[in-house]
Amino acid sequence: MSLPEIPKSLIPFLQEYLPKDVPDRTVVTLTYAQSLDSRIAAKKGEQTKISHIETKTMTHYIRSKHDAILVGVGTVLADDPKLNCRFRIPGEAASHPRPIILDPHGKWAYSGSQLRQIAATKQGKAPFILIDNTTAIDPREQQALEDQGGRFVKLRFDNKDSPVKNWDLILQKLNDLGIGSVMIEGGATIINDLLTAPKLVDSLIITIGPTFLGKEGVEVSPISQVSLKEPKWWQGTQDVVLCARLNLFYTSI
Ligand SMILES: NC(=O)C1=CN([C@@H]2O[C@H](COP(=O)(O)OP(=O)(O)OC[C@H]3O[C@@H](n4cnc5c(N)ncnc54)[C@H](O)[C@@H]3O)[C@@H](O)[C@H]2O)C=CC1
Ligand SMILES: Nc1nc(O)c(N)c(N[C@@H]2O[C@H](COP(=O)(O)O)[C@@H](O)[C@H]2O)n1
Repeated sequence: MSLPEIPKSLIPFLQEYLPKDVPDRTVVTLTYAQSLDSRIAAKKGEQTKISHIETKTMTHYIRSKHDAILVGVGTVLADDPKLNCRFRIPGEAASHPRPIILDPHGKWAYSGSQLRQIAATKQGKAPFILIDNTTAIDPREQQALEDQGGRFVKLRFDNKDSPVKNWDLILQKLNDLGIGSVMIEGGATIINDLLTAPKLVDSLIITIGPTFLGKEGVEVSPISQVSLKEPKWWQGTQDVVLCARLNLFYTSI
């Protein structure tokens, strides 16, 4: 499916929140779509459409501006996503980000996935799977991945009780792999952790759809208070988009 043109006003709106070249580190954009009651899916394991076609196109435009796109294993198991870029500037080649899957314990199988079909048909790149160095890798999975230009990347996730500390390791590894910018799409576990890590997140871009997904939904609600700075709002036909940066300290009234 090809997407329609992006609303013209979104391009200048997003500009200052998109990654710039920063030497020696990977720039991070945290971006996702949520309901009015801060849910990103209607139920655990259930992929839920929140974005209007305009903001879906925006997400693919943002994908085109990053070297990589990262999601957790909970998201690939729930959504079987494509993680490619279906946004096209007429006359230009597609700019697909490298999918990065955070799967320390090897719970996900690449071989039966949509991502594999996407890579096989050259509609996107094969993923890099970040896996703990103590987790056994199935040689057939490794072969399937490497045949298409993907790979397993071993990491020593030694901060098992501190997900935020693991992010230092993850981002250092991405930088070592030559990835200058990463768009992190979720899921909830990752978003909730990163919202409390202002030093790691360069920009936050949230699409908010006019829907309540209810108490059974997958909630975004960080463990502690988080305040935002430089907030800017865009209003579309159906959704609003919030761009902001995370404040280093919570500021109460
Ligand atoms: N509406 C939206 O924009 C989006 C919605 N989603 C939804 O989110 C849901 C999935 O969320 P979750 O279940 O929370 O899964 P998740 O995708 O956040 O993955 C969580 C898993 O990732 C790994 N992980 C996360 N942080 C880690 C760290 N710092 N170090 C090592 N490993 C780490 C762990 O294995 C953890 O169990 C799905 O229902 C999906 O549809 C996902 C992305 C975007
Ligand atoms: N921006 C946005 N809006 C929604 O309504 C969504 N449900 C999501 N979900 C994220 O997009 C991934 C699916 O990507 P593909 O279309 O398969 O490439 C999904 O895994 C979530 O990360 N995002």
